[in-house]
Amino acid sequence: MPVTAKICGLSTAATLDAAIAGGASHVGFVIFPPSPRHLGLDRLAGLAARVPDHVRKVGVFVDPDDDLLMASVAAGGLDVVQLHKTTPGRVAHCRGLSRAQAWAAIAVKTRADLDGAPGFVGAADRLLYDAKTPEGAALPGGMGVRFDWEVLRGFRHPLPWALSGGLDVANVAEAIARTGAPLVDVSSGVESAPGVKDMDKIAAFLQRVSAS
Ligand SMILES: O=C(O)c1ccccc1N[C@@H]1O[C@H](COP(=O)(O)O)[C@@H](O)[C@H]1O
Repeated sequence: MPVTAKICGLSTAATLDAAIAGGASHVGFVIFPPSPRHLGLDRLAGLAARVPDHVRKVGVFVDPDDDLLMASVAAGGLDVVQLHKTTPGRVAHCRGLSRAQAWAAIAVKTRADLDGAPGFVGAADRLLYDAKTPEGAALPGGMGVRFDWEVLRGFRHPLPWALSGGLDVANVAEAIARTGAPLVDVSSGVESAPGVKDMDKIAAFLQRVSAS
């Protein structure tokens, strides 16, 4: 199976179009005000309208309340809700409410951080292994932090999964080769500054993934 890629944290039409033209299977929109990539509902709707049906639209949330989740799913026609810092019970609730696919982000630093993964069976459609950001960090993701991919070696994934955290054009081929990731997810690795996506970096990243 070819490896697929999600380009996350898109906030302009030009960079969104670059991700689509480059072959991204998923595009991500962050709905979390502390993030430099945060989109309000109007901008979310405008960008989402540009996305063709064969590309999945992912909304990225940090333990959202029901009103924000539902308003965002409606505005963006979201196919997937990616949920950070959210319990299995809340993930199941969000999936039922939104009728979108639900991805549960698991913050990983050590092998023990995978212990909670089986708890998402029946609640989530996919697990996203993302690097744990430093204690007290403003964001639980999108900071270019990488984890030791060896912690995934031999792990029996209880659900479909994806890899994220500190990926970029220089390391994504190795990440895929070492982990067998079926889907990779990148945000800051295709930026020139926090929140500023770079079209050339997006194209190069997607080319490297498709060659893997
Ligand atoms: O990108 C953000 O601002 C963000 C905010 C809140 C939660 C998650 C966020 N991003 C996600 O983080 C990972 C990895 O990002 P990076 O490549 O290390 O910068 C990715 O899944 C984004 O969806």
